[in-house]
Amino acid sequence: MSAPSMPDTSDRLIFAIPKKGRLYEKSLNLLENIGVQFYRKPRHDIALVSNLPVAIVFLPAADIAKYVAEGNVDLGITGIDIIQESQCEDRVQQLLKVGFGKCKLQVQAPVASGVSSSEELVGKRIVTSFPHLTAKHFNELEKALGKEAGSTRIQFVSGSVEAACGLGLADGIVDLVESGETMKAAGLWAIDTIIPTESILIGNQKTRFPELAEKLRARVEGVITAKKYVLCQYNIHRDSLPAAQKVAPGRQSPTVTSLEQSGWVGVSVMIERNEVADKMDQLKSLGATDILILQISNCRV
Ligand SMILES: Nc1ncnc2c1ncn2[C@@H]1O[C@H](COP(=O)(O)OP(=O)(O)OP(=O)(O)O)[C@@H](O)[C@H]1O
Ligand SMILES: O=P(O)(O)OC[C@H]1O[C@H](OP(=O)(O)OP(=O)(O)O)[C@H](O)[C@@H]1O
Repeated sequence: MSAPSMPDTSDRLIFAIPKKGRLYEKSLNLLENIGVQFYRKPRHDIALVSNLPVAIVFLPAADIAKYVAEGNVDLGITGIDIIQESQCEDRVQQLLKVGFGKCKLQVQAPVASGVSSSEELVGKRIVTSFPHLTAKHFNELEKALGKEAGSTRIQFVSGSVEAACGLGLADGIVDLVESGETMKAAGLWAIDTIIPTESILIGNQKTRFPELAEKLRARVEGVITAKKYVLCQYNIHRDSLPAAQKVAPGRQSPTVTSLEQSGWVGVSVMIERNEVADKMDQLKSLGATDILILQISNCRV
């Protein structure tokens, strides 16, 4: 019996997404929304896309920036925190924020310790999954405080960082915080922010498939824009159009069509979803009528 062979990916753009964790489901959802179709066999970390010359690889989120930087992978979804921790900022193209994975990398200390600033942890023990960013943060503080503050001991752990203080391993930790629930449950509080982070589509500049990479980037951009905007349609007297255009200028400019009723125009314009109620109030007060909000399911901008 012959051994199972790896799928042939030689003529395919390689697109990496996190194989588990917080970003996994959201990345899968994004791929579905950009029309990338594939079947992943159980326990396989590579899946061939059936409708595009693309292979999806499932990798640990923490490794994706390195793979893209080295050129083994053409496109990937990962966190800004990981790009910086892997020191890949200059070796990957940061193409587009994808709208999820928002959190902060924070210095945390036990509430009971009373420690309330990073400076108080200089010279002490810190546990983290982000040793590079943590060392950079504390090195800067050590320089500012001088030699007598001592050197901070930074120890790497790959997960459950929040347990380190309770177990007596650390005086403080550096970890990601979103809702703050994990930190609170471990009796910790945030005393400093190292960086805010979110998920991002990254690419290798020397990809063999620049056109396909751009096509996928544009599709992702379309999905993100569709989520961010709605289409607003309304009727207004032509005299009030300049004021209405100031309220809702659109991404480029509104589409204006003449109505049968003399002096009136119909306007169609994209507005940000989170501004809808406010913009509708303002348009109404300018005399607009029949104001409709329509969802955009996808777009190219
Ligand atoms: N609570 C969170 N809220 C939002 N984004 C997060 C959160 N935790 C992690 N992330 C983002 O997801 C990335 C991967 O983190 P996640 O905890 O899912 O890793 P993982 O692959 O499951 O690894 P681990 O084995 O450490 O759990 C992080 O680098 C960060 O960009
Ligand atoms: O502020 P919160 O909303 O509680 O989120 C923060 C937690 O999320 C991340 O871990 P995750 O739960 O992904 O798993 P991990 O501990 O295995 O990395 C992070 O490492 C924190 O533990």
